[in-house]
Amino acid sequence: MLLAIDCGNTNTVFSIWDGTKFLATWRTSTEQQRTADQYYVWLSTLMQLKQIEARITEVIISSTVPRVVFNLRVLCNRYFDCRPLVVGRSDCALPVDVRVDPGTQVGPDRLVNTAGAFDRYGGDLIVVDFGTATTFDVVASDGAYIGGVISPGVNLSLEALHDAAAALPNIDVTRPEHVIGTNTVACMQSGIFWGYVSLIDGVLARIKTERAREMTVVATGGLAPLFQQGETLFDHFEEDLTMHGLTVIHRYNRDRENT
Ligand SMILES: Nc1ncnc2c1ncn2[C@@H]1O[C@H](COP(=O)(O)OP(=O)(O)OP(=O)(O)O)[C@@H](O)[C@H]1O
Ligand SMILES: CC(C)(CO)[C@@H](O)C(=O)NCCC(=O)O
Ligand SMILES: [K+]
Repeated sequence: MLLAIDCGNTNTVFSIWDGTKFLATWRTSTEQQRTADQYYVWLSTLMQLKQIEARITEVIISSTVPRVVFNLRVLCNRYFDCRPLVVGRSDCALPVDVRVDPGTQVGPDRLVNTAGAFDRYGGDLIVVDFGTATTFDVVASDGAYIGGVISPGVNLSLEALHDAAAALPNIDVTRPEHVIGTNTVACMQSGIFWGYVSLIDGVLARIKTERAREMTVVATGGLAPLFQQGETLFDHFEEDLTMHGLTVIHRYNRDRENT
């Protein structure tokens, strides 16, 4: 059984893949101090609660936080008796090319999204991921990652407003009916919601113009459905895109090993 781990700057997601479907998915906050033993206690408790008796024999990791990889490796060695595949390391092959400036360390989550979206839809694509950052990954017709856009994430922008301005409260993002707010919270909600709708709309249009071709837009991340509501920003929403990409990359490496 495969354990796929997607470690973002805010949250870390663990999923168990039985070769055809995900048996379970669990989320925890990303913390650099968490030890292998802590991960194992947490994970094995959840597996017991869900009565999953799967024996984990393989692990694949994507981490945008380099420091957590060490303890995740220890987890694999100590408790699953295996060496994990780590996306972005030289011993983890990618099914898609990466065509960017030399020396660029593309975020592994973006490479995983590229592999996952290309597997489901083929090229040309734009993947929009609403994580800690809002990223746009541009995928060529052959599946190559050819660059993209990094913007501050929605929740990060809200936190920044609250932290920088004494009179601005801490709020959650929601979709306001009107653009013109008539109180402080409504003004902030408008700035974030309609501001991001315009950002997404504008960036997608500019990418398509720059590429001068039709492109399919795939969105992922917790906030994507909120932004899709009533709008037609994306062609598809894939809740599990990053996890799917991890299984694609894992299968690609296993098949290479066997040939
Ligand atoms: N309506 C909502 N308002 C605020 N947050 C939401 C809403 N719907 C979903 N979310 C949040 O979206 C998050 C899921 O986001 P996702 O996994 O895409 O990225 P992340 O974990 O925030 O970032 P990263 O992957 O970079 O660590 C969850 O933490 C959830 O709280
Ligand atoms: C942009 C984030 C933070 C999004 O998770 C991550 O993909 C990352 O740390 N990227 C490194 C820089 C790059 O992708 O070019
Ligand atoms: K993510």
